[in-house]
Amino acid sequence: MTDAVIETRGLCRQYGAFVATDHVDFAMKAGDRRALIGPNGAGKTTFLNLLTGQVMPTSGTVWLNGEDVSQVPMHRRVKRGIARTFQLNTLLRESTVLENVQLAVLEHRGQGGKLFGGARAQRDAAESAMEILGRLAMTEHAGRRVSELAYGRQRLVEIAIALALQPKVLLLDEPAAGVPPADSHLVLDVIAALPDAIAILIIEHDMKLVFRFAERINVLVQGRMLMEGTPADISSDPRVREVYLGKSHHG
Ligand SMILES: Nc1ncnc2c1ncn2[C@@H]1O[C@H](COP(=O)(O)OP(=O)(O)OP(=O)(O)O)[C@@H](O)[C@H]1O
Repeated sequence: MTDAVIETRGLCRQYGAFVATDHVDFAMKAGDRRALIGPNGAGKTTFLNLLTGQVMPTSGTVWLNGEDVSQVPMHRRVKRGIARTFQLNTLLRESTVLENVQLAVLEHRGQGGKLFGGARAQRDAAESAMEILGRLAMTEHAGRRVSELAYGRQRLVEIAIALALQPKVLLLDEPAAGVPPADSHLVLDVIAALPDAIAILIIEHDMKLVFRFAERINVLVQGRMLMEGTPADISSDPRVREVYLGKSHHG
């Protein structure tokens, strides 16, 4: 047994002859603040999809809280504590921030269909939603329509919806994409300050944000995990400089 909340062993994914994920060993513990970096096409999104179950492995295993979930479909992995946000917008833009998060809480509790009944369930869900919004410094925006918010705050609503699933592992694919540079570090700071019990993995191209957020960084190149280390290890490693920072970085 390890104390990893999520772990992969020898994880592989091929598309025909093309190897998108190549024998990846990876582990995160509760409270980790981790970034996954690598050049375009390195296989970062594929790796995230393998963790969530959107993509199934060709070989190798995925472990969630010590259980082999390699063949478990995505919706059941969510129930076991893994959540992610998407780069596409899944928000109800003309509803309020609170309504969006409340709905996610209700759905997670299996009460999503009871929109006009269950006043108590509604109230409880609203309380939970407000608590989540508080963690994201969004309390004062709860009553605003999503469409009225600055883009950075809309990204935080997506994260609030993921938090409604009460994850132990939170996966974020470019959480600050599209956010004006002046605000992007604020988005990452709010994410970093989420409760310690949650392990957080981000894919991020902007190295300034990566170095600000992550305690450890994994570098993926051509489907393989080239190295894992602290920001200092990564920035001083000649292989990383050559394959990633030097040539293909597009952040
Ligand atoms: N369904 C698929 N069928 C065939 N090839 C695929 C499929 N999904 C991904 N790939 C290939 O796997 C490789 C890795 O893609 P992936 O999107 O995971 O990389 P990435 O590191 O996230 O890239 P980026 O930084 O550009 O988003 C790419 O060459 C891609 O074309």
